[in-house]
Amino acid sequence: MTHQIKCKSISKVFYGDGVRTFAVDGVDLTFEEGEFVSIVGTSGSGKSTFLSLLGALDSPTSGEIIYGNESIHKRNRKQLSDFRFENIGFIFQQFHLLPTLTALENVMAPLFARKVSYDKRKRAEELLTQMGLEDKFHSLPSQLSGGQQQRVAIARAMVHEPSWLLADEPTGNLDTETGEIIFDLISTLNKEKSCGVIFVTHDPALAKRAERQIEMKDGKVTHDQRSIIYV
Ligand SMILES: Nc1ncnc2c1ncn2[C@@H]1O[C@H](COP(=O)(O)OP(=O)(O)OP(=O)(O)O)[C@@H](O)[C@H]1O
Repeated sequence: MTHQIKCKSISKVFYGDGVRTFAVDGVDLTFEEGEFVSIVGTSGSGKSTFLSLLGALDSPTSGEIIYGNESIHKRNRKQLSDFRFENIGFIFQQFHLLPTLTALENVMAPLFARKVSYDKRKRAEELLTQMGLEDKFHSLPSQLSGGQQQRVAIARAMVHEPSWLLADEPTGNLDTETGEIIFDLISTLNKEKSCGVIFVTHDPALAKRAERQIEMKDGKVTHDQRSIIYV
């Protein structure tokens, strides 16, 4: 199957305190396999909600998301979990590493109870090495800097070789220089592993470095632009 993601008129409505919020409001977009896309927008414009719909962490109130040729929201919980395992890697602003596990164990964690054809430990070691953490296999998250923790989180997101890496403010907790390093690592994964990337950022300079830039406002897409120069 192709790894295209097609959003057909998707909306996500939240109800609370008698108020209806259209967090995502009728978005029609197609992401082509292997694309590198940034999403910007003011706080509350729906970026995180949109990303969680794309990653099948949540389902739209209306509309549908089609991966390849298949609408994913017809799947049951187990099938959705398998779908995410096969296709999606997530990175968040707050790393979300398990504090009692070492870097290596954190990277191997998504493979727990999964049958795979490769050596899990070897795969995790290779990825941590690629992230420049070959001397940190046995460190706990508390013994690592923010940038190092995010690199562990990237290795964990990539361990099952997803076709899409979805990143919600991956550099938001890091200083500019460390943020650049993380961005470069993600960019390298996009090119070398042909893994599509969709990342949410508040940083306009980073957003501009993506191949395609999307801007959201009030749950709608207000700009969708492709760069001529891609660095
Ligand atoms: N679980 C929820 N219940 C109710 N409202 C929600 C929920 N999640 C998000 N919202 C609302 O939906 C809108 C979009 O939120 P979202 O977190 O997607 O925005 P965002 O662009 O990612 O914001 P930020 O840049 O601040 O992270 C906001 O008005 C928010 O208050």
